[in-house]
Amino acid sequence: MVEKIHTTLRDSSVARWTALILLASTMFVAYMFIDVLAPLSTMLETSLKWTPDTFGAVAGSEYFLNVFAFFLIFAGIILDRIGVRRAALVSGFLMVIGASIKLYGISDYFNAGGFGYDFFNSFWTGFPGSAKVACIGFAIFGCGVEMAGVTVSKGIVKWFAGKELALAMGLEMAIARLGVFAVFRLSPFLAEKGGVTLSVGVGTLLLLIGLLTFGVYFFFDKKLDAQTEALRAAGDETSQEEEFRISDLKTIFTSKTFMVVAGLCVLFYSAIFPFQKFATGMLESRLGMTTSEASSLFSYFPIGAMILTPLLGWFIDNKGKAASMLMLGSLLMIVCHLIFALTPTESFTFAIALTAIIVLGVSFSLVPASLWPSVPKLVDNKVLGSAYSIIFWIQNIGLMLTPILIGWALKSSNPGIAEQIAAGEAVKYNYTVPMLIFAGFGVAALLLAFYLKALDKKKGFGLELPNIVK
Ligand SMILES: C[C@H](N)C(=O)N[C@@H](CCCCN)C(=O)O
Repeated sequence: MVEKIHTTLRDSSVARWTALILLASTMFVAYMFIDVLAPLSTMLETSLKWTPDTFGAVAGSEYFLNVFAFFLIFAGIILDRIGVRRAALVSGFLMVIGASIKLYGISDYFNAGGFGYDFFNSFWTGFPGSAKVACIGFAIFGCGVEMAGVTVSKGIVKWFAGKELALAMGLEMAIARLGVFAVFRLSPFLAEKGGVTLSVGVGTLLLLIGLLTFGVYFFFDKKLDAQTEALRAAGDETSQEEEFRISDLKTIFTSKTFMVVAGLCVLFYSAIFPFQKFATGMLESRLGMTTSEASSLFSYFPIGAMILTPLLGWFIDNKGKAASMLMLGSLLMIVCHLIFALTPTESFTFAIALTAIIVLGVSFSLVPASLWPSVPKLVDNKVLGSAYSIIFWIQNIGLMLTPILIGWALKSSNPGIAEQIAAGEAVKYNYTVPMLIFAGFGVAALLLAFYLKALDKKKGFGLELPNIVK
């Protein structure tokens, strides 16, 4: 007699949390790579002649293909069609390929006249060849990392829906934040020992390990699907998963509440991730610190977020209040950016900077912990991959344009400074205008958060309700 299966790996907490750790470990190294150059803006300006606008353009290039080639939209459709495990492998490969190209662009070999050097320096000469190659690599890496983000989100919903969903998402983000903390510590240290190439080289190697981790996850996911299929065949699984159709995407684009969440997401994240790229330079300038000191100080930002995000996830699973948390998170972000922008130099002490960084970390826990687990409440599971990818796509537009805007604003509000730095003078940029722009994004996010709460009250999506089904 064939034994009938009544449970799946999903019902084993050890298997569930192991799947989460596997997915999150790859995101840990991916987030390290995203910010591997962030603490090195000053070093890149002297070694590779990357001015703030060049640095901002390289930072923004991560999102270029996602936005203009609509890669993220395709990534979501591919994910909904081929499933989590295969999409994870595709994204892992893309990350490794992109990172290797970026490494080549900043390498000593390329910059000493290696393959492609003459070509990449023969056009648009105001933008260094090294930065052009780095942009190409980072854009391909960006396709991989964003596809991985969407895939991991859908993977977590697959394992944790109706269980500890927000806690699991919070933990995944916490592990990713630990990657940011690690890179802000490690990257300047490695760069001092072996130059920028060593930092990016180590980051690329870690991504290869991340790809292997996705490989291990593949087998977990395969087993779960086989068990779920067997349950369906035996009639134990009531919710037959419907086939995904492209026309289903219309339901996402026409949902007002979904679009408000996407708007809030782009505004909030535009004031966080691009800020991360400029924060070390801002702290160096405002506190007269070295790159290494400023980078260490800023590393407390992801640490605060790392500790709080899973706790808030637990709270949302059990008590709810996601919409209110989005409002509070946006408000705290405005306060912090205004402190960076407007505190007079004599009052802007180490303690003030550290407090603002920690409070910004709290804001960076409140919004992600409540935003991402709310998405499954707004759309059907069969379009969930596409829904996440559409939010990411809209968010990526902001993440791509904001560093360019901030790099330009920094250069324009500090006429002559780039030239003085290039001439070896010890002058600093003034970051007031860029920080006011970040605060402005926060104000717009807060307004949308108020609107979202009102919409939820009217339409009853249950954003304020707990996730755990008792
Ligand atoms: C940058 C990326 N598109 C993003 O939004 N990352 C989020 C995490 C989203 C996935 C959560 N499972 C972040 O807060 O890092």
